Amino acid sequence: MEPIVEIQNITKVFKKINAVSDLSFSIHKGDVYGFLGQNGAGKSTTMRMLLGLIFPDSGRIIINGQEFNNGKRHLLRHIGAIIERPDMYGYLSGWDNLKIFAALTDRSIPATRLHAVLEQVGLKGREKDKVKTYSYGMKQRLGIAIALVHEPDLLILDEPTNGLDPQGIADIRELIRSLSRDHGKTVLVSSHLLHEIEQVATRMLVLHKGKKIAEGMLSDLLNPNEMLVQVGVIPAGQVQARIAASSWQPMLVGASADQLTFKLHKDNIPELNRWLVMNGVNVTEIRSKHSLEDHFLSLTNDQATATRAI
Ligand SMILES: Nc1ncnc2c1ncn2[C@@H]1O[C@H](COP(=O)(O)OP(=O)(O)OP(=O)(O)O)[C@@H](O)[C@H]1O
Repeated sequence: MEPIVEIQNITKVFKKINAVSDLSFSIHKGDVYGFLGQNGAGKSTTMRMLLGLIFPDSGRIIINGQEFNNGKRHLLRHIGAIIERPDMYGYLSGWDNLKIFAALTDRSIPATRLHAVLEQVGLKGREKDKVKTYSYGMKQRLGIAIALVHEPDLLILDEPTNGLDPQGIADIRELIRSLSRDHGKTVLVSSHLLHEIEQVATRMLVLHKGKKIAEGMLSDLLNPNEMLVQVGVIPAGQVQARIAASSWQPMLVGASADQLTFKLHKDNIPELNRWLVMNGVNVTEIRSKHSLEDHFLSLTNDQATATRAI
């Protein structure tokens, strides 16, 4: 199946900053594509290129099989986005705001569509209220309704949970899931928090200093063979000497006064525990983490180290 968006080797340089370097990826129908990267990684720059707000210095962007450039702005009708904070008229109702933005699109959008999209974002019943009375989360949902009103093939959300309270974050997360699950939407969502991406995405791309450092199905990137195991020990000092002389040494990735950290397969945890106890170590706790956060951090750190080494 042809991807909705295909990015081929795009590069964007601002003065001397390589905001995006030789980046390629594809988004297919039904994907919730997570775009993960620390601040300044190049996420917004890539999204802005996808929206024709800026153009790449080199490389190609293909939308629904056609190369996108300044002369092909009509291709943008396939995309809906919230990139910066959506500007709305606070003294008008949610309904009127939606109507105004719908009128700005290149097609005539019937009232039934406005109702449907308000329903999709969970604002039905509140559409007559003035936007200035909306919570920040509701404004964000209205922004998503505006982005969806012309029925785009791809919805782009740049850090949609930024600045929301925990309930607002949970609501947006659930909204993204429901847009995908119940309404078959394809979504590109960015975040600097792996935790956020982890909860909504089906595929993920990790961007670091403008470069792709990982891409794939979330389940593959999770790397189940590598658990980070933190062992509380008393005292840690002598233990380290014993570990150094044992087969556990290559798996030891960190040590402090009262904690040792190993990277190993889950199945090895009981064996490690037995070995520590048999060697007279007082184990106070064992915690294993499977969070993609560590994986993400190790990816970005490895990359940073690799870059420094060059
Ligand atoms: N218009 C611009 N002029 C100069 N430099 C820019 C411009 N836009 C972005 N940059 C630089 O390009 C790099 C990538 O920025 P970008 O905004 O794409 O990152 P990001 O991953 O979206 O991070 P953030 O979440 O902080 O926005 C940064 O170093 C940024 O300072």
